[in-house]
Amino acid sequence: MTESKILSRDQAVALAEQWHAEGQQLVFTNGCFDILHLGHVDYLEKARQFGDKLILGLNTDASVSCIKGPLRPVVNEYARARLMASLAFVDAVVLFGESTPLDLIQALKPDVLVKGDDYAVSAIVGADFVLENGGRVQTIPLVAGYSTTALIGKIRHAYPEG
Ligand SMILES: Nc1ncnc2c1ncn2[C@@H]1O[C@H](COP(=O)(O)OP(=O)(O)OP(=O)(O)O)[C@@H](O)[C@H]1O
Ligand SMILES: O=P(O)(O)O[C@@H]1O[C@H]([C@H](O)CO)[C@@H](O)[C@H](O)[C@@H]1O
Repeated sequence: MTESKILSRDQAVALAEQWHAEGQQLVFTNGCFDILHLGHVDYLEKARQFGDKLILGLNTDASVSCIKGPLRPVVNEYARARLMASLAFVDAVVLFGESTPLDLIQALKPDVLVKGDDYAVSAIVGADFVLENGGRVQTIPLVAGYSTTALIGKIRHAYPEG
């Protein structure tokens, strides 16, 4: 069951240490992933190619609400975690409740930190830490026309009565 990919922070740290001991390159990325869309899938599949294993940090519901507003997320954290874990190129999913994944990144010590190129490298949380530890920071071009916000807008337009 892909649900087994959903790990606690301690489990993920232990797995990262095991993978590093095996000489495997660990890729990390993070996000809210509220209403999964093509842009998410495209960038995650590409992110995985930067190393051997991909750990995904997923914002908890409380964290998403803090970042994206009280009406978000529309998909709860368990459902979002299960959806992300179902992707073959995602090797582990870890929920984090902070406003940023910095503590998680410092605990996992990834070799490659990835975000979509809606973020400048200088604005990517954890970039300094990963670079100072000899790792790389990669951004991946967005798939034009896809965002959760845009999807919500389309749904609201199609069903104005809500
Ligand atoms: N169209 C896209 N193509 C590729 N990557 C994307 C795209 N949209 C978002 N991402 C990436 O997916 C990750 C999660 O982003 P997020 O969950 O905020 O998606 P979003 O669609 O931008 O959501 P929202 O509209 O709520 O901000 C981030 O690393 C972001 O760079
Ligand atoms: O889904 P989002 O909004 O792309 O994810 C956020 O990314 C932030 C990013 O890592 C900042 O560099 C992060 O701080 C925030 O917690 C969300 O994961």
